[in-house]
Amino acid sequence: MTGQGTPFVSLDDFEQHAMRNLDRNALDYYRSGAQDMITLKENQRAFDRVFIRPRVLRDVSTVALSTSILGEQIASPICIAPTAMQRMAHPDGELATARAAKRKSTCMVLSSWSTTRIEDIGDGVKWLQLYVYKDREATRRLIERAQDSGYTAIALTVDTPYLGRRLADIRNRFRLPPHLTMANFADTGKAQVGKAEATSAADNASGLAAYVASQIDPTLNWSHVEWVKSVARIPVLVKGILTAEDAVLAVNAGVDGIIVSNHGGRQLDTVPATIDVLEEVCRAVDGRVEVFLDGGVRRGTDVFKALALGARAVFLGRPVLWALNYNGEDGVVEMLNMINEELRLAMALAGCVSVADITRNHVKVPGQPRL
Ligand SMILES: Cc1cc2nc3c(=O)[nH]c(=O)nc-3n(C[C@H](O)[C@H](O)[C@H](O)COP(=O)(O)O)c2cc1C
Ligand SMILES: CCCCC(=O)C(=O)O
Repeated sequence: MTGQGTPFVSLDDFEQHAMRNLDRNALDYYRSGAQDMITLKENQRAFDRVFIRPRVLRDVSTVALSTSILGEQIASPICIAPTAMQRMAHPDGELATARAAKRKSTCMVLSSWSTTRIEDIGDGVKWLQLYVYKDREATRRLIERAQDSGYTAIALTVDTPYLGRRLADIRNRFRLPPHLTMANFADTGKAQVGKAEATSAADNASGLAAYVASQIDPTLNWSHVEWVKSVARIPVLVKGILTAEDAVLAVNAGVDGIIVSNHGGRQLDTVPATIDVLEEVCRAVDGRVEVFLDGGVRRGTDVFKALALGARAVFLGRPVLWALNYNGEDGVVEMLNMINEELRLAMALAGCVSVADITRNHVKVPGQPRL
């Protein structure tokens, strides 16, 4: 961005760069959504249908982005979602992402399918994303390793009893390059993805789909949430809630937070955009736990809209991978700076000087004019 070329002016520029720079196996894995990618596109489009109702004449000479999540202070409500296998984007992978998150004083969620070990991530506000594995003891160990390494919450992903059908990965016979491993499983013999024998599933040649089918427990149900709660000494969130009904069940199960997510459109295609279900979930939760959102957040105005509709903070998935590929730790910092400054300007122009100032009355949603 600071070099000779045209400066990057939006998060989309990081993606355009990655499209020219990344190999097909990684690019398609990172970019794609499930099936026809209806939900993937909708996640971004739905933000365009929400309009901001700005207030004027409010002295916006100082705008503060700082907030807290689950009681921890962060510098901005823009956090980093868990994305697997980040070393395909940059040799430093998750280490670079974590350093960038720390420099920006924001929260990073580490995927349990990271190419860096839980223990190797430095300090900072960090949560561990968890799947429930068929091997229950291995799952318990991940929770304990996270606690011992200073992670302050577990985000249990509940939308992936099976992997969504991602056509590009099937065509490419996706595999994790052999020099990389699922680092948290290095001592279990289960760290390779897409070994020749694992890609033979007749209906899905993606090495990841085969890996998921071999590792993840598809009986995943509410008793697993209770089990994770009983093992963890740190807060537990569920990631992947899209309805009021499940939000109520989650609160009743004692979770400490809910992440409204459709997994970036990668699991069940044609589920709604997350911004379109956020308010339904927040109403059902009624302030009992904090509600977060991910999916399609690409601009400061998107963050503003999510906060207005009830999110405590938002998480970015793919933009982190594009920024990582562009320039490692510095690239992620640059991307976060860009969207944070967009948010600051959006808040100022809408008459909000702190995140607490952003209210439901600052947005107009199609079919739901609520004033
Ligand atoms: C390449 C990639 C890998 C992902 N890996 C994980 C994962 O390991 N665990 C998980 O819970 N979610 C995973 N997700 C979903 C993200 O946490 C998040 O829900 C989604 O990316 C948000 O949408 P966005 O990419 O539009 O920002 C992944 C998403 C992508 C794009
Ligand atoms: C269960 C799949 C692991 C990575 C992931 O969540 C994704 O590719 O979306």
